[in-house]
Amino acid sequence: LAMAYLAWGLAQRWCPSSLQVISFPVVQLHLNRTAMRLSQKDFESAMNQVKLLKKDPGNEVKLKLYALYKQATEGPCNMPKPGVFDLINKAKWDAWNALGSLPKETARQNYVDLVSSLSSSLESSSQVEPGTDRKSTGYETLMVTSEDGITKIMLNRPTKKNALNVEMYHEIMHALKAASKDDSAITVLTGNGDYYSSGNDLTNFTDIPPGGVEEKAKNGAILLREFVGCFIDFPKPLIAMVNGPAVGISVTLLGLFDAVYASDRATFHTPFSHLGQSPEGCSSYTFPKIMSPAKATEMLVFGKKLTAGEACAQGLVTEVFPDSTFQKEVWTRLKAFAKLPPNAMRISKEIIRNREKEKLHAVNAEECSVLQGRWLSDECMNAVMNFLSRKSKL
Ligand SMILES: CCCCCC/C=C/C(=O)SCCNC(=O)CCNC(=O)[C@H](O)C(C)(C)COP(=O)(O)OP(=O)(O)OC[C@H]1O[C@@H](n2cnc3c(N)ncnc32)[C@H](O)[C@@H]1OP(=O)(O)O
Repeated sequence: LAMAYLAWGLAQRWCPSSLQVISFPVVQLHLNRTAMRLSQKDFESAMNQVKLLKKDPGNEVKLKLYALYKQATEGPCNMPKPGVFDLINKAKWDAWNALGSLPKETARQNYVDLVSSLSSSLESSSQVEPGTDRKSTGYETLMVTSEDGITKIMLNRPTKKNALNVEMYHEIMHALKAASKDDSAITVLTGNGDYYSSGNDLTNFTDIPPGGVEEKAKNGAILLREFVGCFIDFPKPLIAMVNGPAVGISVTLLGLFDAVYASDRATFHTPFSHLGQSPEGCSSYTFPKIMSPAKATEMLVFGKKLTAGEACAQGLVTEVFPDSTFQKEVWTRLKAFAKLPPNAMRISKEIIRNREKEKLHAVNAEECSVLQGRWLSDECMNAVMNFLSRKSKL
């Protein structure tokens, strides 16, 4: 978990006292939990990266950068409010003042995250392949692109059926954080190849740290809680394009998406009891609400696999498309959604999600704590060993 790598090109400087960005960088900030513990050095690096930006990110983003910079360095807004006709200074004051009492440390982190997202979504022409609009490189397990107001996060381990290894958990969190701040209106998660995802990579259980299996289980629970938390808190419409079979955590998370479009090839399988495990992704709360407690029990306790049609009938899937037209039909629809006013969509999502947020975080914490115990059980260890020794498959 301790691996972080930063790859970037450096250039000119964002000057917080004006509203001008001079030029753009080639930067891909690749974070994991360790790297997210922000130092002053990271903050200074981010300030340098801003100087490299070659495309103007627009006034709204520049105001955000200005406000976060001021908050991070001086704390809450301490300037007298400019007059109404002093338009530029008034806009800057408003942006800074809107941050209220946000702690300096959080402002520094948000500044670094914002610069990182700008860097990955607005790359320099030297990194962009001809004909490729805003393709983000630097991810090992994902393909992330941003085009037509849509950020697409594609799980990209097709030879492993897009199983989520530890690196992929970190990269998805990073991609979601970047997408929440980029200029796209909606975000889409999908899979490369024939599977959407086969769920947790069972080899995640094999690399035992010096503290033994207890430490492994504890670290897993911390990672899982943080990971699911990113889905609970994601502020823009989040849409799943389920291109093929989905297993385990890739299914449970669907209850936290705002829409789920599925190919008729997709299946939905949560074999937690078979694996000696228990539900996560807030599914112990969302599934009974979405599909009735009894139907949720069939899936989460008895491991019943649903077809796309069944999942749609039970409300987990929004709509099913024939596989032959799935990509074309869904992308046409998503492009139309992405043209809707983004702030209105954000606010509408916020009002729906806010009512549930506290509850969802509490459920997430409880599920992770229960799972931490399950991972140490003989039932779970045997199931994982059986899969890894090729004795069993779902
Ligand atoms: C931080 C921890 C958080 C944990 C969160 C809790 C999450 C829980 C879950 O998600 S539970 C669900 C776990 N998933 C599984 O149990 C699926 C296991 N995989 C299978 O049963 C099968 O691979 C299959 C049915 C998905 C596909 O079968 P098939 O079409 O026959 O393909 P292969 O089995 O040959 O798969 C190709 C290749 O991929 C490897 N692979 C597939 N899925 C996983 C996986 N989940 N974990 C590890 N590896 C996986 C498979 O071993 C093959 O590898 P190989 O080519 O042999 O090297």
